[in-house]
Amino acid sequence: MSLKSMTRDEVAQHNKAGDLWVIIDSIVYDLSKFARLHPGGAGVLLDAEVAGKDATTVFFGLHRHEVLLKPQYKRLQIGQIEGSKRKIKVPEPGDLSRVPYAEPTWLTPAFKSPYYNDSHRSLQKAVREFVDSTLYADAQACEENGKRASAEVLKFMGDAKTNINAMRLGPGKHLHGKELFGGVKGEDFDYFHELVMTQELVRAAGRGYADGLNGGMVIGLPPVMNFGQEPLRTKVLNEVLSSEKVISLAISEAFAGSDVAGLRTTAVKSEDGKTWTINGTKKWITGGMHSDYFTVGCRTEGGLTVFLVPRGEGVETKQIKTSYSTAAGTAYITFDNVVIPAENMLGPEDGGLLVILSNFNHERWVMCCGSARSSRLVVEECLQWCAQRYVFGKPLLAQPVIRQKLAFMIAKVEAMQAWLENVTYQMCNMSYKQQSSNLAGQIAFLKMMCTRVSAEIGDDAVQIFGGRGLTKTGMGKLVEQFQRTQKFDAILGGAEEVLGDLGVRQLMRKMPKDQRL
Ligand code: HEM
Repeated sequence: MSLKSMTRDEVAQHNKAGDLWVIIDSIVYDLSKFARLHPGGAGVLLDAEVAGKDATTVFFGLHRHEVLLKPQYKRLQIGQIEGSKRKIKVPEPGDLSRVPYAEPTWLTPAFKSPYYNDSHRSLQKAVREFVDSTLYADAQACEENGKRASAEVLKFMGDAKTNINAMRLGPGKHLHGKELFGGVKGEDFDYFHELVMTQELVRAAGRGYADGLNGGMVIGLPPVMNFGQEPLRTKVLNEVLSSEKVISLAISEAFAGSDVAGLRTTAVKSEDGKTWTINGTKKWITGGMHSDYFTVGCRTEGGLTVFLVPRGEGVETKQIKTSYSTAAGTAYITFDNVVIPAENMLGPEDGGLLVILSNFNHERWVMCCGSARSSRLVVEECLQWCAQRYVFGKPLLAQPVIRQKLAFMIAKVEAMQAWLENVTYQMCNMSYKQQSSNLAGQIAFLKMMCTRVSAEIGDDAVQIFGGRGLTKTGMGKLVEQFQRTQKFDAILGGAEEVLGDLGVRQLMRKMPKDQRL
Protein backbone atom coordinates (compact mmCIF):
# COMPACT_ATOMS: atom_id res chain seq x y z
CA MET A 1 0.00 0.00 0.00
CA SER A 2 1.46 3.38 -0.95
CA LEU A 3 1.72 5.98 1.80
CA LYS A 4 0.30 9.49 1.66
CA SER A 5 2.78 12.10 0.46
CA MET A 6 3.60 14.78 3.09
CA THR A 7 5.91 17.77 3.47
CA ARG A 8 8.36 18.36 6.33
CA ASP A 9 6.47 21.57 7.20
CA GLU A 10 3.24 19.62 7.53
CA VAL A 11 4.90 17.10 9.89
CA ALA A 12 6.40 19.93 11.96
CA GLN A 13 2.86 21.07 12.96
CA HIS A 14 2.37 17.84 14.94
CA ASN A 15 4.86 18.34 17.74
CA LYS A 16 3.06 18.03 21.04
CA ALA A 17 1.57 15.46 23.43
CA GLY A 18 -1.57 13.95 21.87
CA ASP A 19 -0.60 15.19 18.41
CA LEU A 20 2.88 13.85 17.74
CA TRP A 21 4.49 12.85 14.45
CA VAL A 22 8.10 12.01 13.66
CA ILE A 23 10.04 11.13 10.52
CA ILE A 24 12.28 8.07 10.45
CA ASP A 25 14.03 7.25 7.17
CA SER A 26 11.57 9.39 5.18
CA ILE A 27 8.50 7.65 6.68
CA VAL A 28 6.14 9.62 8.89
CA TYR A 29 4.98 7.90 12.09
CA ASP A 30 2.00 9.05 14.15
CA LEU A 31 3.12 8.53 17.76
CA SER A 32 0.24 10.49 19.35
CA LYS A 33 -1.26 7.48 21.11
CA PHE A 34 1.85 5.26 21.13
CA ALA A 35 3.91 7.85 23.08
CA ARG A 36 2.34 6.77 26.39
CA LEU A 37 3.27 3.14 25.65
CA HIS A 38 6.76 3.83 24.26
CA PRO A 39 9.29 1.68 26.20
CA GLY A 40 11.72 4.62 26.19
CA GLY A 41 9.05 6.89 27.73
CA ALA A 42 6.91 9.69 26.27
CA GLY A 43 9.25 12.47 27.36
CA VAL A 44 12.06 11.61 24.93
CA LEU A 45 9.62 11.78 22.00
CA LEU A 46 8.47 15.28 22.98
CA ASP A 47 12.03 16.64 22.86
CA ALA A 48 12.28 19.71 20.60
CA GLU A 49 14.79 17.82 18.37
CA VAL A 50 12.41 14.87 17.93
CA ALA A 51 8.74 15.95 17.97
CA GLY A 52 7.64 16.86 14.43
CA LYS A 53 11.24 16.44 13.19
CA ASP A 54 13.44 13.96 11.33
CA ALA A 55 14.56 11.59 14.11
CA THR A 56 16.40 9.05 11.90
CA THR A 57 19.88 9.38 13.43
CA VAL A 58 18.70 9.42 17.03
CA PHE A 59 16.33 6.51 16.33
CA PHE A 60 19.03 4.23 14.91
CA GLY A 61 21.34 5.11 17.77
CA LEU A 62 18.80 3.56 20.14
CA HIS A 63 16.86 0.85 18.27
CA ARG A 64 17.55 -2.14 16.01
CA HIS A 65 15.96 -1.68 12.58
CA GLU A 66 13.81 -4.78 13.23
CA VAL A 67 11.72 -2.69 15.70
CA LEU A 68 10.20 -0.91 12.71
CA LEU A 69 9.31 -4.21 11.02
CA LYS A 70 7.08 -5.37 13.88
CA PRO A 71 3.40 -5.25 12.81
CA GLN A 72 2.34 -3.27 15.91
CA TYR A 73 4.82 -0.49 15.01
CA LYS A 74 4.40 -0.70 11.24
CA ARG A 75 0.81 0.36 11.86
CA LEU A 76 2.06 3.76 13.08
CA GLN A 77 3.16 4.70 9.54
CA ILE A 78 0.92 7.42 8.07
CA GLY A 79 2.91 8.97 5.26
CA GLN A 80 6.13 9.48 3.32
CA ILE A 81 8.03 12.74 2.78
CA GLU A 82 7.39 14.16 -0.65
CA GLY A 83 10.16 13.46 -3.14
CA SER A 84 12.32 11.40 -0.73
CA LYS A 85 13.13 7.71 -0.69
CA ARG A 86 14.01 5.30 2.10
CA LYS A 87 17.76 5.15 2.62
CA ILE A 88 17.86 2.18 5.01
CA LYS A 89 17.73 -1.07 3.06
CA VAL A 90 16.12 -3.89 5.01
CA PRO A 91 17.73 -7.20 4.04
CA GLU A 92 15.45 -9.76 2.36
CA PRO A 93 15.51 -13.34 3.66
CA GLY A 94 18.51 -15.04 2.10
CA ASP A 95 20.50 -11.88 1.41
CA LEU A 96 24.22 -11.78 2.03
CA SER A 97 25.40 -9.04 4.36
CA ARG A 98 27.03 -6.03 2.72
CA VAL A 99 28.93 -5.13 5.90
CA PRO A 100 32.65 -5.75 5.26
CA TYR A 101 33.94 -8.94 6.94
CA ALA A 102 30.39 -9.95 7.94
CA GLU A 103 30.63 -12.92 5.57
CA PRO A 104 33.52 -15.37 5.18
CA THR A 105 35.58 -14.52 2.09
CA TRP A 106 34.05 -17.30 -0.03
CA LEU A 107 30.73 -15.40 0.18
CA THR A 108 32.31 -12.01 -0.46
CA PRO A 109 32.11 -10.59 -4.00
CA ALA A 110 35.43 -10.58 -5.89
CA PHE A 111 36.99 -13.23 -3.61
CA LYS A 112 37.73 -16.74 -4.86
CA SER A 113 38.00 -19.95 -2.89
CA PRO A 114 39.34 -23.36 -3.90
CA TYR A 115 37.05 -25.12 -1.41
CA TYR A 116 33.46 -24.36 -2.41
CA ASN A 117 31.51 -25.38 -5.53
CA ASP A 118 27.99 -24.67 -6.84
CA SER A 119 26.51 -27.37 -4.66
CA HIS A 120 27.89 -25.72 -1.48
CA ARG A 121 26.58 -22.36 -2.71
CA SER A 122 23.15 -23.75 -3.37
CA LEU A 123 22.97 -25.28 0.13
CA GLN A 124 24.16 -21.99 1.65
CA LYS A 125 21.38 -20.08 -0.10
CA ALA A 126 18.67 -22.50 0.98
CA VAL A 127 19.75 -22.60 4.63
CA ARG A 128 20.23 -18.82 4.79
CA GLU A 129 16.70 -18.27 3.55
CA PHE A 130 15.30 -20.76 6.05
CA VAL A 131 17.20 -19.11 8.92
CA ASP A 132 16.18 -15.57 7.95
CA SER A 133 12.54 -16.34 7.29
CA THR A 134 11.83 -18.89 10.04
CA LEU A 135 14.61 -19.96 12.37
CA TYR A 136 15.74 -16.55 13.63
CA ALA A 137 12.29 -15.59 14.92
CA ASP A 138 11.77 -19.05 16.46
CA ALA A 139 15.19 -18.88 18.17
CA GLN A 140 14.56 -15.41 19.60
CA ALA A 141 11.13 -16.40 20.94
CA CYS A 142 12.42 -19.63 22.52
CA GLU A 143 15.46 -17.91 24.06
CA GLU A 144 12.95 -15.69 25.83
CA ASN A 145 10.33 -18.26 26.87
CA GLY A 146 12.83 -21.06 27.53
CA LYS A 147 10.94 -23.58 25.40
CA ARG A 148 12.45 -25.84 22.77
CA ALA A 149 12.18 -25.21 19.03
CA SER A 150 8.66 -25.12 17.57
CA ALA A 151 7.06 -28.25 16.12
CA GLU A 152 7.09 -26.68 12.62
CA VAL A 153 10.84 -26.06 12.72
CA LEU A 154 11.56 -29.60 13.95
CA LYS A 155 9.26 -31.06 11.30
CA PHE A 156 10.97 -29.06 8.57
CA MET A 157 14.42 -30.20 9.67
CA GLY A 158 13.33 -33.82 9.79
CA ASP A 159 11.38 -33.74 6.53
CA ALA A 160 12.55 -36.13 3.81
CA LYS A 161 12.58 -33.18 1.41
CA THR A 162 15.23 -31.30 3.41
CA ASN A 163 17.07 -34.03 5.38
CA ILE A 164 18.66 -31.31 7.53
CA ASN A 165 18.85 -33.61 10.57
CA ALA A 166 20.58 -36.30 8.54
CA MET A 167 23.10 -33.82 7.11
CA ARG A 168 24.09 -32.81 10.62
CA LEU A 169 25.61 -36.26 11.17
CA GLY A 170 28.18 -35.49 8.48
CA PRO A 171 28.91 -37.17 5.14
CA GLY A 172 28.20 -40.88 4.86
CA LYS A 173 26.08 -43.73 3.59
CA HIS A 174 23.05 -42.51 5.55
CA LEU A 175 22.75 -39.72 2.95
CA HIS A 176 23.26 -41.80 -0.16
CA GLY A 177 20.34 -41.95 -2.56
CA LYS A 178 18.76 -38.92 -0.92
CA GLU A 179 18.09 -35.48 -2.36
CA LEU A 180 19.07 -32.93 0.29
CA PHE A 181 18.11 -29.34 1.06
CA GLY A 182 19.21 -26.92 -1.65
CA GLY A 183 19.12 -29.72 -4.23
CA VAL A 184 22.37 -31.30 -2.99
CA LYS A 185 22.85 -34.98 -3.88
CA GLY A 186 23.47 -37.20 -0.88
CA GLU A 187 26.52 -38.77 -2.54
CA ASP A 188 28.10 -35.32 -3.08
CA PHE A 189 27.67 -34.16 0.50
CA ASP A 190 31.09 -33.51 2.08
CA TYR A 191 32.47 -31.77 5.17
CA PHE A 192 32.28 -28.38 3.44
CA HIS A 193 28.52 -28.85 3.02
CA GLU A 194 28.31 -29.62 6.70
CA LEU A 195 30.44 -26.58 7.56
CA VAL A 196 28.18 -24.38 5.41
CA MET A 197 25.05 -25.71 7.06
CA THR A 198 26.40 -25.39 10.60
CA GLN A 199 27.67 -21.87 10.00
CA GLU A 200 24.37 -20.76 8.50
CA LEU A 201 22.28 -22.31 11.30
CA VAL A 202 24.18 -20.45 14.04
CA ARG A 203 23.07 -17.16 12.47
CA ALA A 204 19.74 -17.78 14.24
CA ALA A 205 21.67 -16.40 17.21
CA GLY A 206 20.18 -18.40 20.05
CA ARG A 207 22.95 -20.34 21.78
CA GLY A 208 20.72 -22.37 24.14
CA TYR A 209 18.11 -22.79 21.40
CA ALA A 210 20.77 -24.11 19.00
CA ASP A 211 21.86 -26.80 21.44
CA GLY A 212 18.23 -27.76 22.06
CA LEU A 213 17.69 -27.98 18.31
CA ASN A 214 18.86 -31.58 18.12
CA GLY A 215 22.35 -30.73 19.36
CA GLY A 216 22.04 -33.95 21.37
CA MET A 217 21.40 -35.84 18.14
CA VAL A 218 24.67 -34.68 16.57
CA ILE A 219 26.58 -36.38 19.39
CA GLY A 220 24.11 -39.00 20.62
CA LEU A 221 23.03 -40.61 17.34
CA PRO A 222 26.42 -41.50 15.75
CA PRO A 223 27.10 -44.26 18.32
CA VAL A 224 23.70 -45.78 17.39
CA MET A 225 24.36 -45.38 13.67
CA ASN A 226 27.90 -46.78 13.81
CA PHE A 227 27.66 -49.37 16.58
CA GLY A 228 23.93 -50.19 17.00
CA GLN A 229 22.42 -53.64 16.42
CA GLU A 230 19.65 -54.21 13.86
CA PRO A 231 16.68 -53.82 13.83
CA LEU A 232 16.95 -51.30 16.69
CA ARG A 233 19.59 -49.28 14.81
CA THR A 234 17.39 -48.54 11.77
CA LYS A 235 14.30 -47.94 13.89
CA VAL A 236 16.00 -45.33 16.11
CA LEU A 237 17.83 -43.74 13.18
CA ASN A 238 14.57 -43.24 11.27
CA GLU A 239 12.69 -41.95 14.31
CA VAL A 240 15.35 -39.41 15.26
CA LEU A 241 16.25 -38.22 11.76
CA SER A 242 12.59 -37.54 11.03
CA SER A 243 12.30 -35.52 14.28
CA GLU A 244 9.68 -37.94 15.58
CA LYS A 245 11.92 -38.80 18.53
CA VAL A 246 14.79 -37.07 20.31
CA ILE A 247 18.10 -38.51 21.49
CA SER A 248 20.90 -37.15 23.65
CA LEU A 249 24.38 -38.25 24.70
CA ALA A 250 24.67 -38.96 28.41
CA ILE A 251 28.32 -39.25 29.39
CA SER A 252 29.31 -36.54 31.87
CA GLU A 253 28.47 -36.88 35.55
CA ALA A 254 28.75 -34.84 38.68
CA PHE A 255 31.73 -37.14 39.38
CA ALA A 256 33.45 -36.98 35.98
CA GLY A 257 33.52 -34.64 33.00
CA SER A 258 36.58 -34.67 30.75
CA ASP A 259 37.78 -37.71 32.77
CA VAL A 260 35.62 -40.22 30.88
CA ALA A 261 37.35 -43.15 32.57
CA GLY A 262 36.12 -41.90 35.97
CA LEU A 263 32.39 -42.49 35.28
CA ARG A 264 30.36 -44.04 38.10
CA THR A 265 27.09 -45.02 36.42
CA THR A 266 27.04 -48.82 36.37
CA ALA A 267 25.51 -51.47 34.11
CA VAL A 268 25.21 -55.01 35.45
CA LYS A 269 24.44 -57.99 33.20
CA SER A 270 21.70 -60.46 34.21
CA GLU A 271 22.72 -64.08 34.78
CA ASP A 272 21.15 -65.22 31.52
CA GLY A 273 22.85 -62.34 29.66
CA LYS A 274 19.56 -61.12 28.23
CA THR A 275 19.29 -57.81 30.09
CA TRP A 276 21.38 -55.12 31.77
CA THR A 277 20.44 -53.06 34.84
CA ILE A 278 21.62 -49.47 34.92
CA ASN A 279 22.08 -47.31 38.03
CA GLY A 280 23.63 -43.88 38.39
CA THR A 281 23.35 -40.22 37.47
CA LYS A 282 24.31 -37.99 34.54
CA LYS A 283 24.74 -34.23 34.57
CA TRP A 284 24.68 -31.39 31.99
CA ILE A 285 23.00 -33.54 29.34
CA THR A 286 22.17 -31.26 26.41
CA GLY A 287 18.63 -31.86 25.16
CA GLY A 288 18.07 -34.38 27.98
CA MET A 289 14.76 -32.77 28.96
CA HIS A 290 13.38 -33.35 25.45
CA SER A 291 14.86 -36.81 24.91
CA ASP A 292 13.15 -40.12 24.27
CA TYR A 293 16.49 -41.95 24.04
CA PHE A 294 19.80 -41.58 25.86
CA THR A 295 23.16 -42.88 24.66
CA VAL A 296 24.68 -43.70 28.03
CA GLY A 297 28.27 -44.41 29.03
CA CYS A 298 28.37 -46.99 31.87
CA ARG A 299 30.98 -48.69 33.98
CA THR A 300 30.91 -52.46 33.38
CA GLU A 301 32.99 -55.27 34.88
CA GLY A 302 35.96 -54.90 32.55
CA GLY A 303 35.78 -51.22 31.54
CA LEU A 304 33.23 -48.93 29.92
CA THR A 305 30.21 -49.92 27.81
CA VAL A 306 27.74 -47.73 25.94
CA PHE A 307 23.98 -48.46 25.93
CA LEU A 308 20.92 -47.01 24.28
CA VAL A 309 18.45 -46.34 27.08
CA PRO A 310 14.85 -45.40 26.18
CA ARG A 311 12.98 -43.02 28.50
CA GLY A 312 10.84 -45.28 30.74
CA GLU A 313 10.56 -46.74 34.19
CA GLY A 314 13.43 -45.66 36.44
CA VAL A 315 14.60 -42.81 34.16
CA GLU A 316 14.06 -39.29 35.49
CA THR A 317 15.16 -35.95 34.09
CA LYS A 318 15.39 -32.65 35.92
CA GLN A 319 16.06 -29.26 34.28
CA ILE A 320 19.43 -27.69 35.10
CA LYS A 321 19.36 -23.91 34.93
CA THR A 322 22.61 -22.93 33.27
CA SER A 323 23.73 -19.51 31.99
CA TYR A 324 22.09 -20.12 28.64
CA SER A 325 18.38 -20.59 28.07
CA THR A 326 16.40 -23.64 29.11
CA ALA A 327 15.56 -24.02 25.39
CA ALA A 328 18.67 -26.25 25.42
CA GLY A 329 16.84 -28.73 27.68
CA THR A 330 19.98 -29.33 29.80
CA ALA A 331 19.19 -32.16 32.22
CA TYR A 332 20.29 -33.96 35.34
CA ILE A 333 19.34 -37.60 34.84
CA THR A 334 18.88 -40.39 37.33
CA PHE A 335 18.83 -44.04 36.31
CA ASP A 336 17.26 -46.12 39.06
CA ASN A 337 17.38 -49.87 38.35
CA VAL A 338 16.61 -49.32 34.69
CA VAL A 339 16.42 -52.68 32.90
CA ILE A 340 17.20 -52.75 29.16
CA PRO A 341 17.59 -55.64 26.68
CA ALA A 342 21.11 -56.78 25.71
CA GLU A 343 20.36 -55.71 22.11
CA ASN A 344 20.60 -52.08 23.30
CA MET A 345 24.37 -52.38 23.76
CA LEU A 346 26.25 -50.09 21.36
CA GLY A 347 29.62 -51.58 20.37
CA PRO A 348 31.48 -54.27 22.28
CA GLU A 349 31.10 -55.03 25.98
CA ASP A 350 33.86 -53.13 27.85
CA GLY A 351 34.78 -51.43 24.57
CA GLY A 352 32.81 -48.24 25.19
CA LEU A 353 35.77 -45.90 25.30
CA LEU A 354 36.29 -46.36 21.57
CA VAL A 355 32.55 -45.79 20.93
CA ILE A 356 32.65 -42.54 22.90
CA LEU A 357 35.96 -41.32 21.50
CA SER A 358 35.09 -42.18 17.89
CA ASN A 359 32.87 -39.12 17.48
CA PHE A 360 34.95 -36.63 19.44
CA ASN A 361 36.83 -35.14 16.46
CA HIS A 362 33.64 -34.56 14.51
CA GLU A 363 31.84 -33.07 17.50
CA ARG A 364 34.72 -30.67 18.21
CA TRP A 365 35.03 -29.66 14.58
CA VAL A 366 31.26 -28.90 14.45
CA MET A 367 31.76 -26.69 17.51
CA CYS A 368 34.60 -24.85 15.73
CA CYS A 369 32.28 -24.16 12.76
CA GLY A 370 29.69 -22.69 15.11
CA SER A 371 32.10 -20.76 17.29
CA ALA A 372 33.97 -19.15 14.37
CA ARG A 373 30.72 -18.07 12.71
CA SER A 374 29.06 -16.70 15.85
CA SER A 375 32.21 -14.69 16.58
CA ARG A 376 31.90 -13.22 13.08
CA LEU A 377 28.25 -12.36 13.72
CA VAL A 378 29.35 -10.38 16.76
CA VAL A 379 31.96 -8.57 14.67
CA GLU A 380 29.18 -7.62 12.24
CA GLU A 381 27.04 -6.34 15.12
CA CYS A 382 29.96 -4.24 16.37
CA LEU A 383 30.74 -2.78 12.93
CA GLN A 384 27.11 -1.79 12.38
CA TRP A 385 26.79 -0.34 15.85
CA CYS A 386 29.98 1.66 15.54
CA ALA A 387 28.80 3.10 12.23
CA GLN A 388 25.34 4.13 13.43
CA ARG A 389 26.00 5.15 17.02
CA TYR A 390 26.98 8.79 17.44
CA VAL A 391 28.95 9.96 20.48
CA PHE A 392 30.53 13.41 20.93
CA GLY A 393 28.92 14.30 17.59
CA LYS A 394 30.71 11.54 15.62
CA PRO A 395 30.07 7.87 14.90
CA LEU A 396 31.90 5.48 17.22
CA LEU A 397 33.99 4.42 14.22
CA ALA A 398 35.68 7.81 14.37
CA GLN A 399 37.34 6.84 17.68
CA PRO A 400 40.85 5.33 17.20
CA VAL A 401 40.52 3.21 20.35
CA ILE A 402 37.40 1.58 18.89
CA ARG A 403 39.06 1.02 15.50
CA GLN A 404 41.97 -0.72 17.23
CA LYS A 405 39.57 -3.16 18.90
CA LEU A 406 37.74 -3.82 15.63
CA ALA A 407 41.01 -4.48 13.81
CA PHE A 408 41.96 -7.32 16.15
CA MET A 409 38.44 -8.72 16.20
CA ILE A 410 38.36 -8.92 12.40
CA ALA A 411 41.86 -10.40 12.18
CA LYS A 412 40.91 -13.10 14.66
CA VAL A 413 37.72 -14.24 12.89
CA GLU A 414 39.49 -14.27 9.52
CA ALA A 415 42.29 -16.41 10.96
CA MET A 416 39.85 -18.88 12.57
CA GLN A 417 37.85 -19.34 9.36
CA ALA A 418 40.97 -19.86 7.25
CA TRP A 419 42.34 -22.48 9.66
CA LEU A 420 38.92 -24.15 9.90
CA GLU A 421 38.67 -24.40 6.11
CA ASN A 422 42.15 -25.89 5.91
CA VAL A 423 41.27 -28.56 8.50
CA THR A 424 37.97 -29.23 6.72
CA TYR A 425 39.85 -29.74 3.45
CA GLN A 426 42.08 -32.31 5.17
CA MET A 427 38.99 -34.07 6.54
CA CYS A 428 37.57 -34.30 3.02
CA ASN A 429 40.78 -35.95 1.85
CA MET A 430 41.53 -38.38 4.67
CA SER A 431 39.96 -41.69 5.63
CA TYR A 432 38.40 -41.90 9.09
CA LYS A 433 41.53 -43.70 10.31
CA GLN A 434 43.87 -41.08 8.88
CA GLN A 435 41.74 -38.34 10.44
CA SER A 436 42.01 -39.99 13.85
CA SER A 437 45.76 -40.18 13.73
CA ASN A 438 46.50 -36.87 11.97
CA LEU A 439 43.74 -34.46 12.86
CA ALA A 440 42.90 -35.04 16.54
CA GLY A 441 45.64 -32.57 17.54
CA GLN A 442 44.79 -30.02 14.83
CA ILE A 443 41.09 -30.07 15.74
CA ALA A 444 41.85 -29.88 19.47
CA PHE A 445 44.09 -26.81 18.92
CA LEU A 446 41.55 -25.26 16.56
CA LYS A 447 38.73 -25.61 19.09
CA MET A 448 40.93 -24.29 21.87
CA MET A 449 41.79 -21.26 19.74
CA CYS A 450 38.25 -20.65 18.46
CA THR A 451 36.91 -20.48 21.99
CA ARG A 452 39.81 -18.28 23.21
CA VAL A 453 39.05 -15.94 20.31
CA SER A 454 35.33 -16.00 21.20
CA ALA A 455 36.13 -15.00 24.76
CA GLU A 456 38.26 -12.08 23.57
CA ILE A 457 35.70 -11.00 20.98
CA GLY A 458 32.87 -11.23 23.50
CA ASP A 459 34.86 -9.11 25.91
CA ASP A 460 35.71 -6.44 23.31
CA ALA A 461 32.14 -6.40 22.00
CA VAL A 462 30.76 -5.62 25.46
CA GLN A 463 33.28 -2.80 25.87
CA ILE A 464 32.09 -1.40 22.53
CA PHE A 465 28.37 -1.76 23.30
CA GLY A 466 28.72 -0.62 26.92
CA GLY A 467 25.62 -1.19 29.08
CA ARG A 468 23.76 -2.49 26.03
CA GLY A 469 26.17 -5.42 25.87
CA LEU A 470 24.87 -6.37 29.31
CA THR A 471 21.18 -5.91 28.43
CA LYS A 472 19.04 -8.80 27.21
CA THR A 473 16.79 -6.72 24.97
CA GLY A 474 17.28 -4.01 22.39
CA MET A 475 20.45 -2.95 20.57
CA GLY A 476 23.00 -5.16 22.29
CA LYS A 477 20.90 -8.30 22.70
CA LEU A 478 23.09 -10.52 20.50
CA VAL A 479 26.27 -9.28 22.14
CA GLU A 480 24.79 -9.81 25.61
CA GLN A 481 23.84 -13.36 24.70
CA PHE A 482 27.22 -14.07 23.14
CA GLN A 483 29.26 -12.86 26.12
CA ARG A 484 27.00 -14.86 28.47
CA THR A 485 27.15 -18.09 26.49
CA GLN A 486 30.44 -18.25 24.57
CA LYS A 487 31.93 -20.19 27.48
CA PHE A 488 29.77 -23.21 26.62
CA ASP A 489 31.98 -23.96 23.63
CA ALA A 490 35.07 -23.64 25.82
CA ILE A 491 33.77 -26.32 28.21
CA LEU A 492 31.54 -28.69 26.21
CA GLY A 493 33.17 -31.29 23.99
CA GLY A 494 36.49 -31.03 25.85
CA ALA A 495 37.64 -28.10 27.97
CA GLU A 496 40.04 -25.63 26.38
CA GLU A 497 42.99 -26.69 28.57
CA VAL A 498 42.34 -30.41 28.14
CA LEU A 499 42.28 -29.98 24.35
CA GLY A 500 45.47 -27.95 24.29
CA ASP A 501 47.17 -30.63 26.35
CA LEU A 502 45.78 -33.37 24.10
CA GLY A 503 47.24 -31.68 21.04
CA VAL A 504 50.70 -31.42 22.59
CA ARG A 505 50.62 -35.01 23.86
CA GLN A 506 49.68 -36.17 20.36
CA LEU A 507 52.65 -34.35 18.85
CA MET A 508 54.99 -35.74 21.51
CA ARG A 509 54.32 -39.22 20.12
CA LYS A 510 55.46 -38.05 16.70
CA MET A 511 58.57 -36.13 17.77
CA PRO A 512 61.59 -37.56 15.90
CA LYS A 513 63.86 -39.46 18.27
CA ASP A 514 66.85 -39.16 15.98
CA GLN A 515 67.04 -35.40 15.76
CA ARG A 516 68.78 -32.75 17.89
CA LEU A 517 68.96 -28.94 17.75
C1 HEM B 1 8.31 4.55 15.39
C2 HEM B 1 8.87 5.11 16.45
C3 HEM B 1 9.40 4.36 17.61
C4 HEM B 1 9.15 3.09 18.04
C5 HEM B 1 8.23 2.06 17.41
C6 HEM B 1 9.94 2.88 19.21
C7 HEM B 1 9.99 1.68 19.94
C8 HEM B 1 10.86 1.43 20.97
C9 HEM B 1 11.07 0.15 21.56
C10 HEM B 1 10.40 -1.15 21.17
C11 HEM B 1 11.99 0.31 22.53
C12 HEM B 1 12.56 -0.79 23.45
C13 HEM B 1 13.98 -1.10 23.07
C14 HEM B 1 14.13 -1.88 21.78
O1 HEM B 1 13.48 -2.91 21.63
O2 HEM B 1 14.95 -1.49 20.93
C15 HEM B 1 12.36 1.69 22.56
C16 HEM B 1 13.27 2.23 23.42
C17 HEM B 1 13.67 3.55 23.39
N1 HEM B 1 13.29 4.51 22.50
FE1 HEM B 1 11.95 4.28 21.00
N2 HEM B 1 10.66 4.00 19.49
C18 HEM B 1 10.35 4.94 18.53
C19 HEM B 1 10.87 6.19 18.40
C20 HEM B 1 11.79 6.76 19.23
C21 HEM B 1 12.39 8.05 19.04
C22 HEM B 1 12.12 8.98 17.87
C23 HEM B 1 13.23 8.25 20.07
C24 HEM B 1 14.05 9.49 20.25
C25 HEM B 1 14.57 9.92 21.34
C26 HEM B 1 13.16 7.08 20.95
C27 HEM B 1 13.85 6.87 22.12
C28 HEM B 1 13.94 5.69 22.80
C29 HEM B 1 14.77 5.48 23.96
C30 HEM B 1 15.65 6.52 24.66
C31 HEM B 1 14.61 4.15 24.32
C32 HEM B 1 15.32 3.41 25.43
C33 HEM B 1 16.55 2.83 24.77
C34 HEM B 1 17.42 1.95 25.64
O3 HEM B 1 16.91 1.40 26.61
O4 HEM B 1 18.59 1.85 25.30
N3 HEM B 1 12.29 6.18 20.39
N4 HEM B 1 11.67 2.36 21.60
